Amino acid sequence: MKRTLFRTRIKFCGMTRAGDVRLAGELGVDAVGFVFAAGSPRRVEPEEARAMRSALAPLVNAVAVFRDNHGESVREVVRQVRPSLLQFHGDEEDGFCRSFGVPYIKAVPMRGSGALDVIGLRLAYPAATGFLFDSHGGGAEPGSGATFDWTLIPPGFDVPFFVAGGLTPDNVYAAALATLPWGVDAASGIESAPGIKDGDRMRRFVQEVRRADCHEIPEERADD
Ligand SMILES: O=C(O)c1ccccc1N[C@@H]1O[C@H](COP(=O)(O)O)[C@@H](O)[C@H]1O
Repeated sequence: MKRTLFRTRIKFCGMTRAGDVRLAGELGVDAVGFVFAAGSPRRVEPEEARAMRSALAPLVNAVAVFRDNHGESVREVVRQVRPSLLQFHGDEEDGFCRSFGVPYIKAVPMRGSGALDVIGLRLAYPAATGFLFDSHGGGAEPGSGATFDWTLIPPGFDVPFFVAGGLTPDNVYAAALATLPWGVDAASGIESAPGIKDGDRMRRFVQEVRRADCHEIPEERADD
């Protein structure tokens, strides 16, 4: 993907307060995520997410995040929250992910699974509009703030992908330059406590991504 004048997309995930949603929009974030996965400290009810959605600035996307939720629970979220993108973090298959009539991205566990089978991934999820490489797997939970070895992402991956897992204002610059992703996603790294976003960390995170966007990429990597 050509990198000239590239703007790395930013998603802030695990919103629980309308004020955080509002600030994310003011900072120029592309999307906010609402987590509906059981067991997450950031889990919200569809009604809560619907209420927070009204704090979204124009052109900021709402992403609904699931992990092995029942179809009926996904349908209820789609009905109430009207997300523009679904994010599946569990063992969901393509047929399930695509059945809600909303574009989706599939989270890929990057821990404990060895080398990434790029072709297998594309074949398994032909309808995915993108992938999200995260540090869950091998016993690690999503949203726990752990990082993974960014060199496991193969150069030249030709579908939009997000990098997630333990991204903070202090490491997102390095992550963006190491992986040249379509977007970056953070939950715990921009919080003062689970589900409680920290305004200063959010602001610094965005600044660091924009600093990476200004970095000149060597020509041999720019066409990746
Ligand atoms: O954030 C959660 O609690 C969560 C729970 C279940 C599935 C996904 C979840 N969030 C996603 O986890 C990654 C990484 O989060 P972190 O930055 O390491 O805290 C991110 O993609 C969130 O969208």
